[in-house]
Amino acid sequence: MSSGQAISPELRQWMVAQLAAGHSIPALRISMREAGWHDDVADAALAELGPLAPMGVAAAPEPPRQMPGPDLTDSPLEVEADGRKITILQTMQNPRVVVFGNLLTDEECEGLIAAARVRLARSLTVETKTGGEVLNVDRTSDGMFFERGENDIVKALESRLAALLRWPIEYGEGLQILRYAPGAQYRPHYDYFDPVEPGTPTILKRGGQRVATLVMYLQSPERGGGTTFPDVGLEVAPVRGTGVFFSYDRPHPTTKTLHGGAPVLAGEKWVATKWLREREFK
Ligand SMILES: O=C(O)CCC(=O)C(=O)O
Ligand SMILES: [Fe+2]
Repeated sequence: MSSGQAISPELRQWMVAQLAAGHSIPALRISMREAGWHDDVADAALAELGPLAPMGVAAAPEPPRQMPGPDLTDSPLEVEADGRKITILQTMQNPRVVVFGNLLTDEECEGLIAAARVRLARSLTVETKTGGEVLNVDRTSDGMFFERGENDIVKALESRLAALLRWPIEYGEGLQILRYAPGAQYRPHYDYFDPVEPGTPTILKRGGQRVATLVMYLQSPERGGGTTFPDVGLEVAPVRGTGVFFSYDRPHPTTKTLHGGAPVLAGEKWVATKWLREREFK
């Protein structure tokens, strides 16, 4: 029976994922309570979901969706974005990976590092269990975020990336900057928010899922620090001014987008990460 109260698509997706994973309805209610949903909202949502048989729902195919990415029709060696010629160094279909050269000027890399350096703190990551931010033991770099359009370099870069990846600026998160000292690394992880975690519906209210990542290298270390994709044995060298793009059309390991920042062995590695959401990230 419907309560008349609409469930958001994200909450529905999360609930369906929970049930498909074999969690019971009482367990779901407890998770929702812990994530801050009031019991009456939780009950209404559960009632609305009522007619769906978990197994049948899990088997339903996902509709195809439009994804960010460069236009590589006819295999160009370079793509122009905002008047800048960006080179295509490497591509992979599954996972979808594109390595770009000539993405940023040395001045842009240095300018971003200088502006970020004074604001660094031990990196926080979005905690899907609670929807808050926590220190992540898997990531030993330091980091900060620039607001979208915060300064001229960020503005120019965001405009270039929107043209290159054919995705609106407004669908992008603020630019994240990370500094890896010798020994620092980012263990393999997925960038999408795990649909099974109770904090995920809260996170998805703002812009929906992440669907793509662009990691841009602002400073090369002397050794180590590549971006690794363990499922396919790929390692991208962290060369200043270049970047690695990868996309994931569903929040699932079958996208093979497990990736990490290998330990820096010598020198310092700096990256800027741009995450793209399904919708406007306000
Ligand atoms: O530093 C890297 O190579 C990877 C960074 C990364 O995975 C991220 O920022 O989500
Ligand atoms: Fe990542």
